[in-house]
Amino acid sequence: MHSTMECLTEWMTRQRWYAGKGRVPQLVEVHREDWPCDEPDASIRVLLLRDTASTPPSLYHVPIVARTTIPRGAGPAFIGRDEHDDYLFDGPHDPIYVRALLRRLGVTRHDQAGRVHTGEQSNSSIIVDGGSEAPLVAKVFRLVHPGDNPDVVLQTALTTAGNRNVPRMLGSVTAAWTDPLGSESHTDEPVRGHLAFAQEFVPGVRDGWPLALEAAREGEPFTTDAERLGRVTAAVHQALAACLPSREPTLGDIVGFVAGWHQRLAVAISDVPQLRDLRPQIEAVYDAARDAPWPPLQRIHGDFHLGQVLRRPTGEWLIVDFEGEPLRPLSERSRVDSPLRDVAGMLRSFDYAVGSLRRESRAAAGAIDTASLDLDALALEAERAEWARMARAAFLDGYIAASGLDLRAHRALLDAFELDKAVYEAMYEARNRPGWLPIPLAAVAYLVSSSRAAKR
Ligand SMILES: Nc1ncnc2c1ncn2[C@@H]1O[C@H](COP(=O)(O)OP(=O)(O)O)[C@@H](O)[C@H]1O
Ligand SMILES: O=P(O)(O)O[C@H]1O[C@H](CO)[C@@H](O[C@H]2O[C@H](CO)[C@@H](O)[C@H](O)[C@H]2O)[C@H](O)[C@H]1O
Repeated sequence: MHSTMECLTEWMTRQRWYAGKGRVPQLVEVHREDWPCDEPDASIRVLLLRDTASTPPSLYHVPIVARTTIPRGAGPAFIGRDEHDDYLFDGPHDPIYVRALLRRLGVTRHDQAGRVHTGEQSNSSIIVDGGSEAPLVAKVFRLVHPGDNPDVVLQTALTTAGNRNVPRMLGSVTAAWTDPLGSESHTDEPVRGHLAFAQEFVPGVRDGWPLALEAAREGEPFTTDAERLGRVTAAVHQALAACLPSREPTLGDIVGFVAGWHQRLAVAISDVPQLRDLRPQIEAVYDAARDAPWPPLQRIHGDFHLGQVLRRPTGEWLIVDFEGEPLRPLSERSRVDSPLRDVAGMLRSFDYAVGSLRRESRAAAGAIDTASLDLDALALEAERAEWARMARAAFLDGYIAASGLDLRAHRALLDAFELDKAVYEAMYEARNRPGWLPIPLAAVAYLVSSSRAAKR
């Protein structure tokens, strides 16, 4: 038997959404809500826990259900047994919490049985799709921040504008808490932030990432899909520019972006020392972008890649997860930004698809570098590189056709955004999946190479 905090500490280290991989969380309760519960022998506690083991400290949203007995089939959701002899369960897996959450979201439906999405996720999504009512998915944010979450703000704005390229937003839940030591708040006043939202669940869709991997592995072109994706991206950018703030960048904005890239590079170098040797070349690409033409700024997706797009059985693309990059502070993710950041993100993703296949096939062949590959393996790698080049070109063609923005005239700027994304990815991989680090590192090396520079 342990204290609630001891149980949660041990359990959190094993959760996919715990961002402090390899560290033991140091948890402090910042906020607690006891939600009304429809079973007498159970209670629902919605906790906000600050993890001081990470720098800056992170704030986790941890809804739990405490029960006096263990219900049948509760295994995967079990957290531990606390000092009061209560059994603790992970809220999203527990039907009592799901019913309470739906009430808070203002969703009325008879069939409230949920199942937790099993994919690799930074948050926890509960799919409610039994019975004859329209299916929905409730996304429970795990890392919370003071202020509105862009995932809710942008998808609500697009739903209100009648846009059909995102699932329809149904409602959201916020909490108010006081956290004077919080890295983002620094105030004794209560702050408010989003805990969860619900949106239409679209059945039968497939994630862009496995779709692209499958095509690249089979040597099937992805150009039709990529071109459509470019068009949808442009349509969503246009819709966001029409319903949320948008403006021409000032010189101050541009100087700020360039400074942000330099700053991010400095942080990345401390995580990924291999970037140090390329620093002068990377910085030259950043500085050149300062003098390039910049399109208007607007709200954007912010972490756009193939894992954030879903293909309907009809072939149409949907876009989800407008939260922005998890490693950036919320204040930065909530500002107007350049649509080229999203375009660059998706370009990187096509490169990632072939990079991950290269990783897979080299591991299978026991090869560590190009020199140790046979001719067939080299030919396959070249074919896949061509697959990515064509997908990237088709995506740009679709975007240009639908937006009228000639991205090829913004090559220098697009390269700077792509480089910044690859630097971010290097940092992300070093922290989360070190085996994947060669993928963004190869991209950084290519983007600063003289052959690439000649194309700008
Ligand atoms: N509205 C939806 N309809 C169908 N599937 C969805 C929907 N929203 C999310 N998904 C599925 O859940 C996955 C994770 O959703 P996402 O919003 O990216 O969560 P996270 O922020 O945790 O990564 C998506 O890749 C997709 O497979
Ligand atoms: O989906 P998240 O919001 O959690 O985004 C983070 O994780 C992504 C990986 O899951 C990471 O994306 C990188 O890997 C993808 C393949 O797994 C690839 O398609 C992307 O292009 C690449 O950036 C993302 O950067 C990170 O923020």
